[in-house]
Amino acid sequence: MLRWLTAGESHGPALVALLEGVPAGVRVTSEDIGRDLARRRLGYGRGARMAFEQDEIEIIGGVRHGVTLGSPVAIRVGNSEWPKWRTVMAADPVDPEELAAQARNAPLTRPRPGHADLAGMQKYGHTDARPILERASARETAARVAVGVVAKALVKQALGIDIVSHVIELGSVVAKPGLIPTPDDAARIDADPLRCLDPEASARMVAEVDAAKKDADTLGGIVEVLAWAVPPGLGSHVQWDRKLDARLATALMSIQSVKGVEIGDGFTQARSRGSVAHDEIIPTADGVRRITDRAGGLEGGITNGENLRVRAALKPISSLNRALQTVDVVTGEATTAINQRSDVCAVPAGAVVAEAMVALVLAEAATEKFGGDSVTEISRNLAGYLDSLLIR
Ligand SMILES: Cc1cc2nc3c(=O)[nH]c(=O)nc-3n(C[C@H](O)[C@H](O)[C@H](O)COP(=O)(O)O)c2cc1C
Ligand SMILES: C=C(O[C@@H]1CC(C(=O)O)=C[C@@H](OP(=O)(O)O)[C@H]1O)C(=O)O
Repeated sequence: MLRWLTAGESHGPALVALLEGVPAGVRVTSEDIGRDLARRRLGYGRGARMAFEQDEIEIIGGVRHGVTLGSPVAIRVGNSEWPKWRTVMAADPVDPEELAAQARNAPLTRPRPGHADLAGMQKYGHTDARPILERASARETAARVAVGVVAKALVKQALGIDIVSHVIELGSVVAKPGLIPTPDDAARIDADPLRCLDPEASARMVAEVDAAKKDADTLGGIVEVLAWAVPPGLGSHVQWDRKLDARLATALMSIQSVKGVEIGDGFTQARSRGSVAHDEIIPTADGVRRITDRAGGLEGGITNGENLRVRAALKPISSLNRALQTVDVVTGEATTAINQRSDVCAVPAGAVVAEAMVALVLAEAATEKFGGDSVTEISRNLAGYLDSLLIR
C-alpha cells in the first residue's frame, strides 16, 4: 500500500513529506525533485514570495545513490526565508519581549473570506489567524510536488506512464477546445507564462492577469491533467473507495482553492444525449479502441486503456488588495480583511500540483494491481497481465 503525509508550516523551517510503500528500484534524485519544485514556482501572476524564497531539498530516507530502497522515502523541503521567522514560528518557547518586538507577530484578527482563517479560528479556538493560515497555505503543495516526483518516476519507470498538465481556462479566457497535450508538448507548456498550449489564449490570459492586478483583484481558472499509456484495469467498480475516478476527485479536490473536479468531459456529457456522450468501441489492428475520449479513460471507476484526462477548477485567490468585508474577531466590528502580499493567480502552479496528485493516485493504484516490492516485479507483472488479457 502506498501512503503519504506532509507536515510543516508556511513560514516554518521546512516542510516534510513521508511516502511509504515505494517499491525498490525507482531512479530519483534531489535534482529531479528540484526541477518540479521550480516548475511549481513559475506562472504569470504569482506573488513576490515566489521570487525571493528558495526550496532547499534534502532526501533524508528511502533512496541510496539515486535509487529507492523499498523503505519509506522522506523528503525535507527547507525554506530559505526561515531566519526571518525564527522567533515568530519557533517550536520552543521564546523570550516574550523578543516576540513582542516582532512586527510580523501582530495578531491577524481580520479573517479573509474564502481562506481558512475564520472557520479555522472557530474550530481550533484562536483569535489570531496565524496558527491557521500557516498550515492552510498552499506552501504545503511544495511537499506534495516533492513526493509526486517519486510517484511520477515510479509510474514512468515501471509502467511507461507519462503525465502532462496544462491550463485550459484562466478568468474569462478559454483556450481553444480539444487541445490534448502529448508528453512531447511538456517543455513547450512549461515555457509558456500561463502553461497554456494555445499561444493566442495565453496572450489574453497575460492581459487578464495584468488587468486583475491593476484592479487589486485575483483570478482562478481550470487545469487539465493527462496521463499517457495508462493500462486498463487500475481502480475497481466493486466499492466506492476503490473507484479510481472517486480517488482522483478526492486527491484533486484536496488541493488548496480547488472547488470543482471533472473526469473527462463530465459536465458536457451531462448536458448531452447518450448517443453523443459516450466513447464508442471499435476493433483495430492494435486492439479495441475508442473513437472519442469523453470519459477521460475511466469507466466504472476503472481505467479503460485510453489516456486518463481529468480537470480541476481553482477559485480566485482569496487574499485581495481590494480587501473584502469581514469582522474583526476581537472587537466584533465590521472591517476589511487582511490584505497582505499575495498571488494574483496561481492556476499554472495548481496544474503542476495536480500532476503530482494524479501521479500519487496512479502510483497507489498501480502498486495495488501489480505488486509493490520492486520496479522489475511491477513491470514483469504488467507485461504478464497485458499478455493474458482476454480482450485487447
Ligand atoms: C499554488 C497555490 C498558491 C496559492 N496562493 C495563494 C495566495 O497567495 N494567497 C491566498 O490567499 N490564497 C492562495 N491560495 C489558495 C489558498 O491556499 C486557499 O484558498 C485556502 O487554503 C483555503 O482553502 P480552499 O480555497 O480550498 O477552501 C493558493 C493556492 C494554490 C494551489
Ligand atoms: C508560499 C507559497 O504560496 C503561498 C500560498 C499562500 C496561501 O495562502 O495559500 C499565500 C502566499 O504566501 P504569503 O501570504 O506568505 O505571501 C503564497 O506565497 C508557495 O506556493 O510556496
